[in-house]
Amino acid sequence: MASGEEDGALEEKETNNKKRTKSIIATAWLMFYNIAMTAGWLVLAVAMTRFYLQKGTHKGLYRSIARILKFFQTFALLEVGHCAIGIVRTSVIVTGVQVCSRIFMVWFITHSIRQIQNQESVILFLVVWTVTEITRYSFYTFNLLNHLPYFIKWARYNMFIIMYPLGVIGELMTIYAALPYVRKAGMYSLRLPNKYNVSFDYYYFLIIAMLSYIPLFPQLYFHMLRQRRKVLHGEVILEKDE
Ligand SMILES: CCCCCCCCCCCCC[C@@H](O)CC(=O)SCCNC(=O)CCNC(=O)[C@H](O)C(C)(C)COP(=O)(O)OP(=O)(O)OC[C@H]1O[C@@H](n2cnc3c(N)ncnc32)[C@H](O)[C@@H]1OP(=O)(O)O
Repeated sequence: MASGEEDGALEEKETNNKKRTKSIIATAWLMFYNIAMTAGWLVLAVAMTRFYLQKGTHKGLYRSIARILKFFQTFALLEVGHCAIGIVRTSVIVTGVQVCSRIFMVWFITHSIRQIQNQESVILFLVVWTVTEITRYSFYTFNLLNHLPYFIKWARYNMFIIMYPLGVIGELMTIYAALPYVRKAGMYSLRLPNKYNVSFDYYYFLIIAMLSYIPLFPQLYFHMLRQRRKVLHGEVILEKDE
């Protein structure tokens, strides 16, 4: 009996050690990830400001920062993985929708349709994303260090109230501006007859994507409002998928 108890205690100790090692590795990775992302978005902010100050116009700005933007926004796909493996306490669905819609904007709209790259709406969402991400990743970094300045916490959970709708306006206006070019070029579309016997019209897909903001965006926005109440006002909130 005594040996059984000893075995049990030993097993528990081993499990705890494994958990601790796992959590040290996870924290170290998240530190690296958040610092890299803060730096990446800061580089973008500096590049955009320099471009505008030097050229005095937003025309050509997207092209000048496109590579950095594509790299760091695509890197953010890892965030879905972080939630899936449980190293951050966030919903995979909420994060997945947020990250995938951004990837879609970057690769399948702005990168693919050159004619819209100089639209003011592109600059709008770029500026909004940049300010938001610098705040968000520095929030996570300082939070992990247990030295979170209040103004970063305040900015993380207040700025989105304005920034989120502004970002959505920029994104929707950009997709809308892309529609005529997509229709004219028939891009990413598959017409019948073809050997797969399938038809796909990217133009209509984009209209559906725009409409899907109506049910999806409020969910992201209310999620952030709940996070805000929890973090700034200490309210205990039970998420549906928790
Ligand atoms: C393929 C076709 C596509 C069709 C289109 C579909 C359209 C759908 C609509 C989508 C609209 C999106 C519009 C958007 O792109 C516009 C903008 O973004 S504009 C800019 C304003 N945006 C924001 O403010 C973004 C707000 N959103 C977010 O912050 C996150 O993305 C979100 C996942 C929504 C919420 O974040 P989260 O749930 O993680 O909340 P918290 O930040 O409070 O974190 C919760 C806990 O997790 C810890 N955590 C999370 N990540 C990390 C990390 N990287 N490192 C360390 N820790 C992390 C965090 O600390 C919290 O932990 P704890 O509770 O213990 O404190």
